[in-house]
Amino acid sequence: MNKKIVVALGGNAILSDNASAQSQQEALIKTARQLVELVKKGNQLIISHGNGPQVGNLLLQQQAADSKKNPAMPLDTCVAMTQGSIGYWLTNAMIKELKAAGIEKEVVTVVTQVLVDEHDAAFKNPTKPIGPFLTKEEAQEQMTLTGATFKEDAGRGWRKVVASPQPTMIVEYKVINHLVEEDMITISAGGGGIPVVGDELRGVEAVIDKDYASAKLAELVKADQLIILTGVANVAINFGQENEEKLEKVSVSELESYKEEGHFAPGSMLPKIEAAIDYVNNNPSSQAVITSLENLAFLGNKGVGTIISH
Ligand SMILES: Nc1ncnc2c1ncn2[C@@H]1O[C@H](COP(=O)(O)OP(=O)(O)O)[C@@H](O)[C@H]1O
Ligand SMILES: NC(=O)OP(=O)(O)O
Repeated sequence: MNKKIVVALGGNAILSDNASAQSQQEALIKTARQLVELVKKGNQLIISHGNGPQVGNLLLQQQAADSKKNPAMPLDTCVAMTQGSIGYWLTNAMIKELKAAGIEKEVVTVVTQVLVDEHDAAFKNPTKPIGPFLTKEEAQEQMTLTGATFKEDAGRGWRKVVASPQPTMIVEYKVINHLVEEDMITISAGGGGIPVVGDELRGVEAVIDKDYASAKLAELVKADQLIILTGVANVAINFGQENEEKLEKVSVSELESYKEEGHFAPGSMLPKIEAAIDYVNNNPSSQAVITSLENLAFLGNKGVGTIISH
């Protein structure tokens, strides 16, 4: 087969209810086992991942900082730190599972910076949910105490929200492409990438959506396919209602119409839909797939996943 595939890992591929390092490493072993199924079929993997829960937790840990001896780290640095920790866990998990499958391949994590526009309107309107889910009362208390913004996240609880500008360029994409051409498995653009601006690559306080960053990466490395793994097997219209309908094969124009009709929740499914549309529009011969980790090994079978193409 030998397709070049960007696979974006959603939250549940890394973290369930337990945010301990051990628990996340265990989740990533299971994830790596599924990803190796794609490698067995001869595909070249370019892996990216989210960091919403992890970067939010790390920011909370910064509250224990002391301005002189142990200063708090800014958000761009926290994104870099989560790229490092998740990249370390996932690299090791991939090495272990490749070895178990008898496949000899190098795996490497690339600390990735992503350019954004410093005048992006997103800096004035925080929308990206990060960290733990709170009740409305807990969120209101935090808003009063810290001045941070909290919003309700797709019916699942209240979360802190931060600015999430659009990625305009992946700084290290040529390095990533070079590693892929050398037949290595890369993990990059973690947590959407470290948001930077200008020629001097100055870090800014934001968390880029990993779905948009993965679509940009897939476009730049000329991937054949973008696979977005999340908590559901298929995208649905009328999601969660009695007349819910799972989407299997869908064209960009059909998806645009469903989007206009408001079928996709902002902060959860909407970024994946927009990323898929952008990727397919920029690479008309390619396809984007949105599905669950469990379905990965069955891709290509009828009805498995939502497949978006022209
Ligand atoms: N129209 C829809 N179809 C399917 N799932 C939807 C839809 N709208 C919202 N969702 C929810 O969005 C979730 C994916 O968003 P999220 O969990 O934030 O992403 P991630 O997997 O990247 O962490 C799905 O698991 C599902 O619960
Ligand atoms: N950065 C990012 O989009 O993370 P999540 O996918 O975990 O929300």
